[in-house]
Amino acid sequence: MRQQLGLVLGAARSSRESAETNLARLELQRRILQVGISRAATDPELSEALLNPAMAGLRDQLNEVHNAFYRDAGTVPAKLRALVEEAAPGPAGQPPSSWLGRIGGESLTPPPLWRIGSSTLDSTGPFPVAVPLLEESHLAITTAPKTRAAVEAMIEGLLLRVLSAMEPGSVRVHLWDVGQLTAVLPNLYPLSRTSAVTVYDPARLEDLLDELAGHIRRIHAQTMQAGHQTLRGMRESMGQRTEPWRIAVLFGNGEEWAREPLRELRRIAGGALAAGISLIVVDLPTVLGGGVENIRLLDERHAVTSMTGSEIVVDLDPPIPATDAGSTASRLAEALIARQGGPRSFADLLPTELGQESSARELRAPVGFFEGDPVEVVIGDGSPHALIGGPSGSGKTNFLYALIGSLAARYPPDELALYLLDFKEGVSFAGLAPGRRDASWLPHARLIGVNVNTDREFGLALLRFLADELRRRSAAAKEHEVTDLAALRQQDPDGHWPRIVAIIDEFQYLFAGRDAVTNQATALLEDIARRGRAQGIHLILASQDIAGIDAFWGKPAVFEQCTLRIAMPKARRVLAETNNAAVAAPKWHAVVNHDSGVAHGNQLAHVPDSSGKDIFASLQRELWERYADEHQRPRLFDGAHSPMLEQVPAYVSLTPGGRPHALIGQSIDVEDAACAVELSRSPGRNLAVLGTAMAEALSIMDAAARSLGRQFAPGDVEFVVCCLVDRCAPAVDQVADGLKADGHLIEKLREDELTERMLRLLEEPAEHPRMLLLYGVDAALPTLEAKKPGELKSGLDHFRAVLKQGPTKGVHTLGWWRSTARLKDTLGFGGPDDIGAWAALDVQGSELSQFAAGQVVHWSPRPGRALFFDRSTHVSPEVMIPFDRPEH
Ligand SMILES: Nc1ncnc2c1ncn2[C@@H]1O[C@H](COP(=O)(O)OP(=O)(O)OP(=O)(O)O)[C@@H](O)[C@H]1O
Repeated sequence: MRQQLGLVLGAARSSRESAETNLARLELQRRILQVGISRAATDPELSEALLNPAMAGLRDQLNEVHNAFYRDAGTVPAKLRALVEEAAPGPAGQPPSSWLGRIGGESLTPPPLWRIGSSTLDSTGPFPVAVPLLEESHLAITTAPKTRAAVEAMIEGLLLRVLSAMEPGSVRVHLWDVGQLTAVLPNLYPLSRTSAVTVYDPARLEDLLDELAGHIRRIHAQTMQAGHQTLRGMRESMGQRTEPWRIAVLFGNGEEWAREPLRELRRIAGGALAAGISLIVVDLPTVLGGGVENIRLLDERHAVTSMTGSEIVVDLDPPIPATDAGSTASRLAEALIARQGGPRSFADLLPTELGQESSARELRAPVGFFEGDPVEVVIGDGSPHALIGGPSGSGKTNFLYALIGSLAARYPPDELALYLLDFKEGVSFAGLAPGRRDASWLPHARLIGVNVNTDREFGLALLRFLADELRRRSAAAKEHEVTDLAALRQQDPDGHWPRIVAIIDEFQYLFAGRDAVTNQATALLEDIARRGRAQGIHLILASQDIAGIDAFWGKPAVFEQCTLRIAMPKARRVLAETNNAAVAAPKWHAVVNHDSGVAHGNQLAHVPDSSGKDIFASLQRELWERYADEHQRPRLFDGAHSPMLEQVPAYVSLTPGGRPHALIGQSIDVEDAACAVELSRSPGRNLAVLGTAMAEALSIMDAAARSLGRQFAPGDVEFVVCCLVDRCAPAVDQVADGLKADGHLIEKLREDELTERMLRLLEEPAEHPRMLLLYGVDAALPTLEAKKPGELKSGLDHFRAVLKQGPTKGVHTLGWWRSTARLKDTLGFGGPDDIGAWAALDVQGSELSQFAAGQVVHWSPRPGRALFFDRSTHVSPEVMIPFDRPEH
């Protein structure tokens, strides 16, 4: 056993000794490598250690590795030269003399490397040293004493290389220096009057960081939406550049930043490269994320870099002479300004070919330009509704024209339907409907409402129409088991599902009173704003800023859904509270923001003149010629003009036969419809016109009589006419004569004949209906009330019987009472049931509730409007427009 143990211990000891020798060899090897093989030969301590027999052969072994490496190293500079030549072509790697003053062309892929200097390994000659930039990597530079000028020259050289290699405008440089206000890279100054170079105030670091963070967020959202991870990926797959590259240069002073900006900078560094943004930081003692190369200056001409390793010293390229750099910057600035061209016109917003786009996913159209590049408005899932604000004269209407034109030129009317409403007094959208001077109209427009300032009900009608359409679309989507418009269109390719855009200018009028209209408008708007996104129904609400925003008090749902904000110059509160972009926006510009007005979404755009004489009209004519045949003309509702009875379709289409109904006015609705009272043989089918407004009262009576006349063949109806207001006699005679000329039976009554006639009306048998047209019934009451001696019943009693029993026997009363009290007196104890329909003029709402089943009636009389209620069809009264009578 002892022997066995001895053997084992001996083996262990010798294993340990050999491991220790090995360790000693490796340690010596490490020390030699640390000082370098050639230097080790002269180091007495290391030389002696090598003499140790345990280290025998180590020197040869190392020499062999060293020689093998340097045999290969001979080829490295050549390989590097080839690599840099390929990865840093033209201005990216060539000497400045070959490219200074040259203007770069269009490129989708920037060079990955940019030259800063050269180095040498040994006698095999120098090789170029280049660093990655733009979307490849950030740069962190550390100065040594007295090397600040060298660093500036190096960065200036890099930036000039980038700006000269790339297309003018495709790279934006942001400069910030903690210590200097103006003289950051002064040779680049000529470029600072363009968007290519922006210098930031040292105290406003946050502005720069906010701006960069905003770009990253916006670009990230865009690329993700398009299904890409990086801007480069999106650019390469689209074959088109949508964003410039950005380089932010931050000069620090070696001191740590405060916690908050530092954290923000680190966050930016993490996401910047994917968004095409790279940082160059100087003397900032922090570690950035996202891929960084380091350059540490040793002295004015030398540096070490993380690209080459700490052993290799880089000789920095000599600075570009200030005069050359300055003149190059000037030439680049001129090229950029030339490329951006002068101010763009409306024609530049239009595509080369009209009507080529599909609205299945979204609507997208440029509305203006920023430094030559188009700025688009997107109406779709991300930004379903828009809010536009700006003081009077700031160009809102012009912007709307630019938007309408740009959309209409891209999407055919089957893809886009427009509903346009302007609450302002004026004719802003009237030109889109056929007019006297220009017969053309915009084929995309389905409805155009102008001068609706007093007709809030028309706004309500539009919202009701949109809400109904919303329901129709939801139902269709449910039936096809899909959830949104894009999917519905896929499932139902033959259906007609255009995107609907409703533009309401001065929309705050909808909320102008504390009344039922405001309440209903609020509820409908909220519904449309919430659910319109999925069904392709979009709202564009415009207003003079404050008024519009104040209108949203208590209705945050609508406001929040308007994620697309457009602020005209000096607009307040349209953008987020801390976003002041609109204040600084120049004339004829707009801030377009798809991010609910948060600063990072700002896109400034110059909006071309789109509403000037003939500018929009020529596009409209072209669209009209192309599409008008297959599309109906838009309905024009003009609140300042009452329609004429002879021109309304409801009147024109009347023919004898059917159930007679009296047309009494124009309905305030999206459809071109008339208000009608059906005069069937059922109790209560009489009409009362109430109020002293003579013109309107005559209009209603006139329309009722004439429209009824058209529904009977000659001899099939009798009109019994009695006018008790002298001033109206000529108008009444005219109606009576007209009816007579059409072959109808007319009986004219004098006041003293009324009692007698009332008595006979119900007694005598009649083959045909009789219409009693009574003008100013109130004036006849004293006569009617008088009883002849010996008679039990007065004329009024007979009249009441006519009102009660007449309709079932074909005798209908159409009467004008100048006050509600007189109508009440006429009806007596019988109550209001015998007046089935009424139209009130200058009568207060409170007086009318007794005739509307006791409900509260909101009605403030206004000229040219009447309140109409028909017990058999209405839940509550509706406002209508009495027709225009020619003599008025
Ligand atoms: N981009 C533009 N270029 C040239 N002229 C413009 C531009 N925008 C607006 N204008 C002109 O300025 C005037 C006022 O513009 P616009 O009617 O669009 O303003 P608004 O904000 O709608 O004003 P309001 O609310 O009072 O109607 C118009 O005469 C219009 O032609």
